[in-house]
Amino acid sequence: MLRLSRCYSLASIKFVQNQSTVFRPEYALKCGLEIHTQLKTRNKLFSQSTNSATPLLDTPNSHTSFYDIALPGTQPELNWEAVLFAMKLSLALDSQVNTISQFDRKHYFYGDQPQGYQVTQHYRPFARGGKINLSKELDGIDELSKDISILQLQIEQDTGKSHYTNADKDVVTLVDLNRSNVPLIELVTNPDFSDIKQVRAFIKKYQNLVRHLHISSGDLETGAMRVDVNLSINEFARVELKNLPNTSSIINAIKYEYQRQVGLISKGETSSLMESETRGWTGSSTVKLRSKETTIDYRYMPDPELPYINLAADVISGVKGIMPQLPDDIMKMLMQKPFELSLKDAKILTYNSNQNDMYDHEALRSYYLKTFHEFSKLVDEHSSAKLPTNWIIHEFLGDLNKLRIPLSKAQKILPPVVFAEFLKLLHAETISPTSSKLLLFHILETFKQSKCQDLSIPDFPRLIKEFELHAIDNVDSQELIGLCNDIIVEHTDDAFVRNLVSGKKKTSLKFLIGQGMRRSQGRIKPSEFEKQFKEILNIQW
Ligand SMILES: Nc1ncnc2c1ncn2[C@@H]1O[C@H](COP(=O)(O)OP(=O)(O)OP(=O)(O)O)[C@@H](O)[C@H]1O
Ligand SMILES: [Mg+2]
Ligand SMILES: [Mg+2]
Repeated sequence: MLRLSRCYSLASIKFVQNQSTVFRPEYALKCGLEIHTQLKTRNKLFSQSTNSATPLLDTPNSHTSFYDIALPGTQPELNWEAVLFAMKLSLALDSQVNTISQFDRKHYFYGDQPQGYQVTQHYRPFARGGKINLSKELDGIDELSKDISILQLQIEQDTGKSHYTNADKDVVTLVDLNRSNVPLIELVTNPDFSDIKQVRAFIKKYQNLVRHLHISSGDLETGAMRVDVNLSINEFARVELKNLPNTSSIINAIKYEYQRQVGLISKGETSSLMESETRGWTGSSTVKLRSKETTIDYRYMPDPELPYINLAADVISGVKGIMPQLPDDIMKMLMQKPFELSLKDAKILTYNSNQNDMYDHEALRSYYLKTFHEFSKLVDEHSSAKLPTNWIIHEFLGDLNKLRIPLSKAQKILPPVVFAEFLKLLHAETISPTSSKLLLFHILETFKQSKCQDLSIPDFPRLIKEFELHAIDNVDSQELIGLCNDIIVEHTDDAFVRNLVSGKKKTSLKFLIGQGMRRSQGRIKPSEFEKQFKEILNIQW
């Protein structure tokens, strides 16, 4: 049984979490990232074991083969699906895929690494170069545009996981090898980041990219994506920060480490910043794990059991041919004519937040585009582009979330062509927006009550008649005057009317119109109410 002591003691330095960090130009921040991403291939990198989506939650050591536990005599066999995934990512990043790359052994001893080495690509990585572009418009960084360049991209295997338990006051290490030999890509950026906004935007963008390509869940919380930060100030040596489980840890660790180094530099105590060191994040501070003198000598050597990855040029061009449209291009398309979506709405259709299990962004985008197309066939003008956006992204999705109906099911009774019909009724003002909301919710609620089994397509004209939802075109003026008078009596006093009529509080008119909409259940248009209230109260503005 392995006995290991704790890696480091907790917070020796106090850190106030909310303390605001000032980034000063005389202390120029420089950051580079190393990101490990687990690939969601069906099998592991060099064995036939299942590559579980939740290796650390499953029964320990249930996804293991003889190779994964390093039984002597077992040999690796490369999983080409991992190579395909690496190629997709490289092409999306505009990296140069090396036609020949090679696996190396990185030696170190640890309980959850029974081979005694990790197979990685040290000397001849899978791809080099490439970039992710960040922009003010799409990513909210301060600069108009900034490229973060990629140094290299390598394929490697993940390690197992150690669990520490206390037995007889000693720390006992239990080893779970479910994660051992899960394929990883290590992406290494150049130290191009000069502020925190860029780091945050890059992580988000990269995470979305791997989800978009369907090569990884990209989740930081489960460890499917793990980020190490390298940071330096001015020309001092880099410090590598590890143990950063989520975005807030990454951001807080950078802030803390920046302040720590600025503190040392401003006091002239720079000896510790002359050589690179590795530090861990405790949740509130960074603490030293190892310095240059104690750097592990990994004794890298080419793996004699694994041949080169030798890619024919037509393989690379073939994969280029099956690449999907990339997120930035999709965003730009959605924000231009004819769709003209806001940044926020375009992101809803492009970024997979993984927080909403009622739809995935691709299915939603396809639904939106098809509905938009059908709707354009029914109405001529493009002035109505906002209708599909508002009604799909806001109303429809809101209802699906409220009623917990997956989009895939709702689509069966409201396919794009039917949703377009519904939008046409709104566009023609056959029903008011308020009535439409009620109608849409009613349709979905009834569907839910049938346990999503009744797949009949809604008959809009019949429903509108049944629930008397027809917008009233020729409002009975006596009825309207009566309604407005009632509202004035019930909801206003002298001061209210004085301030409204004088124009001191114009918003009060909106309040009265709102009451009118509520009383008429949205069947009388707001403009009719506005006209009538102005007439009764003699409002001149
Ligand atoms: N002066 C610097 N300031 C900040 N970051 C730097 C600086 N120089 C290099 N870096 C960053 O350090 C990282 C180096 O990563 P790389 O994987 O090449 O080596 P490593 O950290 O020594 O190896 P390992 O993979 O074993 O951790 C890169 O992200 C790079 O951008
Ligand atoms: Mg590295
Ligand atoms: Mg490193």
